[in-house]
Amino acid sequence: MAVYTHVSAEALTTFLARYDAGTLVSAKGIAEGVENSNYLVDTTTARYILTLYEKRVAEGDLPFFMDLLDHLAAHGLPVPPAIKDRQGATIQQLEERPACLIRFLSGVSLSNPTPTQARAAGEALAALHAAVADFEPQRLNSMGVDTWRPLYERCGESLDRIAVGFHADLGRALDAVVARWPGAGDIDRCVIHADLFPDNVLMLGDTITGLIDFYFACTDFRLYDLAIMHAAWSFDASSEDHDAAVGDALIAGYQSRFPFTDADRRHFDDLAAGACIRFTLSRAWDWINTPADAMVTRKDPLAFWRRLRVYDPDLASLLPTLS
Ligand SMILES: Nc1ncnc2c1ncn2[C@@H]1O[C@H](COP(=O)(O)OP(=O)(O)OP(=O)(O)O)[C@@H](O)[C@H]1O
Ligand SMILES: N[C@@H](CCO)C(=O)O
Repeated sequence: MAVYTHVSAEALTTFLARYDAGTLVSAKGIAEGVENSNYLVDTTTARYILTLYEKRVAEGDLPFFMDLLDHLAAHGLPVPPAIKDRQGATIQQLEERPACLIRFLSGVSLSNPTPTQARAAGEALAALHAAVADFEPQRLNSMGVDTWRPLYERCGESLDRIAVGFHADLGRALDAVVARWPGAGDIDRCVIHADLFPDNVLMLGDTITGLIDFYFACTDFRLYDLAIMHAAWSFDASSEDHDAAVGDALIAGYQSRFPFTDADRRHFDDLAAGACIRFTLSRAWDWINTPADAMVTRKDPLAFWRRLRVYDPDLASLLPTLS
């Protein structure tokens, strides 16, 4: 359960008094998520999400994220802007953490999306990329390709606590994937979501009602966003089997607005392999370092590691922990 920081009823009552948002009725920690502390807050007038930003979100980046959400909402995307207090501020301090009160969006996130739902999600990603064409702020990818080797080094030999031989194999895979990474001018760049997993897309039936969790949004390859989604969406949540129909539908939805160029086609699998490395590494780091008293369910680093087999079959035959 992702509640790293506990919020007292007294502190929350004082916090809410800054807003025209009613008075506190209830607040419950939200089980999903691993990055930030999230509460579902009901007041006498409405329901909100309260987010307290934890380790991976730098306070200095919050204005970028909030401006992006406002921009996307103004372009008709179903994203939840932060609520402004009576002074017009969205970013506050609560329990010594940066915190925002965020509009609650209805909908549920799916564990096993259908091809129809994946197609809608691909279209939504394309709408997001179209909407940022006139968004000027930029943000460096704090989990970008240049950060993977240092993160791997920081995990070190502890990686072998996750699987025997994992340290050596992940190091070799990292070298192979980084060597094939596209150069700066090879494919388009723009502001991307960078973490649009099924749990960050809210749906009612086949309709998308919310795109949430923009706290990794950054400037990077446009197609990397789709590759991240492909690696996150097109594998069965329990069996981990690759579901090509879901992956194809996702790509088809995206291509309805951004057809692949030849360069896109050439680089797609390499970008998806990079996504596997990025999420294997961040999950491995969390696995090794999550404090024992945190109310958080750690995510399996090996799930994304195994997905690498689909995007780079040659590596699968070389690395014992992948075969
Ligand atoms: N605006 C919103 N409206 C409705 N529910 C929301 C909203 N924001 C967050 N949630 C709920 O809270 C959960 C956790 O939020 P979020 O994904 O932002 O957390 P996180 O810790 O940053 O997660 P992640 O591990 O995906 O990075 C979501 O899965 C969703 O159920
Ligand atoms: N969506 C990520 C968490 C954010 O880095 C994961 O499932 O590992």
